[in-house]
Amino acid sequence: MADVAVLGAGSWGTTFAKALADGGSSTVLWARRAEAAREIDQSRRNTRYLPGIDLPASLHATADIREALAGASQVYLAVPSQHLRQVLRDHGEAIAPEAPVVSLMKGVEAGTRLRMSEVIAEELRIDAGRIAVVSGPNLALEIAQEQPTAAVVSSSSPETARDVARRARNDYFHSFINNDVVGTEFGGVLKNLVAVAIGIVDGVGYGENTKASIMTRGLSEVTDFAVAFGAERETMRGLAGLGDLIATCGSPLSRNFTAGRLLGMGYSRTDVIARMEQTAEGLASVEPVAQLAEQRGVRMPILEQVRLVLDGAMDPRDIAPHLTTDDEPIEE
Ligand SMILES: NC(=O)C1=CN([C@@H]2O[C@H](COP(=O)(O)OP(=O)(O)OC[C@H]3O[C@@H](n4cnc5c(N)ncnc54)[C@H](O)[C@@H]3O)[C@@H](O)[C@H]2O)C=CC1
Ligand SMILES: O=C(CO)COP(=O)(O)O
Repeated sequence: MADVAVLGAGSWGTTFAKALADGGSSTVLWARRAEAAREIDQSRRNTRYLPGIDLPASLHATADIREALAGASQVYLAVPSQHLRQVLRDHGEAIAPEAPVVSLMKGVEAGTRLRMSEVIAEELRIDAGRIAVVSGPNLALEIAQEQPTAAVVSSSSPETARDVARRARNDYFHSFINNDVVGTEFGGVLKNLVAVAIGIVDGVGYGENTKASIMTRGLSEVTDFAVAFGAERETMRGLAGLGDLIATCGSPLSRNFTAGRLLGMGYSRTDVIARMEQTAEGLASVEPVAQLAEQRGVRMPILEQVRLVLDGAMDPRDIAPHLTTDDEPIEE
């Protein structure tokens, strides 16, 4: 029986499981595919998602989710956001009654427009104080290579945030804490959308001025959105907001940036999805976030343009840090 369980053996689940194991926790990782579990367990590698990375001996992997969950005192979730609900519906009752449940994911559920912590609360019917989210500038491969990185653990319960942050740290990974779950979670979701926009302009061939303009206006847009839903403005200047925006928008390791780049090069949404081998959460979050913004009356010109490019209704060359229909100057 392991101390902690991680569900999802893609790039982030595997990396986070390694970080937990390197921090001293005996860790079990659930992989959906039996071959993946076997490779991790026996060869200490996950070649599909983390080529060249050696995994620690204290990390055990299994394709049996019930075995993974048995007795785990903390459960970390790292499956694609659109599939979380089904995983919890099928196996949630195997989670130990007091165990904190931690979302590592950065998406919004398409039909319901719910954040992952809300999906967890709804499916498991547990108190919000047992739920935490982790976010920050956390490109998986860099962390798997043990490059120094920080993240923030957020929970409405300070005790839960602390318990999780104590486990989720080691020599190369440091967890801060906060209690702004809405801001921390939306920071991770929304920077993906800005990263798609930055990828688009990169694919078109525009340079640093365009990217910096879109990143800066993007942060303002992300902040307005998150604050409209109850987030603290300060959170958006922290690791889960600005920090993650910088990392994701500036790195070819980002799948959202990569998806945007393909759109900028002229590929259609269908072609991009077909070419992506890993999860680019931003693509599925555009629509629900746009609907949430409309509901609250938040103006999101960059998101709106990403949506138009994805729908094939806008030439990627025309994407700009404002709406092209703005004729009067507006306040920065
Ligand atoms: N990779 C990264 O650098 C980071 C990713 N994240 C977030 O972590 C979450 C997971 O992403 P990654 O691990 O990067 O994705 P990935 O594409 O690398 O791996 C996804 C994993 O989920 C599994 N999976 C696919 N469909 C499933 C289903 N129906 N049920 C259960 N499992 C299924 C796949 O087999 C795979 O193991 C996303 O929300 C992402 O935004 C957060 C921080 C960093
Ligand atoms: O969330 C991430 C970095 O913090 C990973 O970004 P991508 O999902 O775009 O690869």
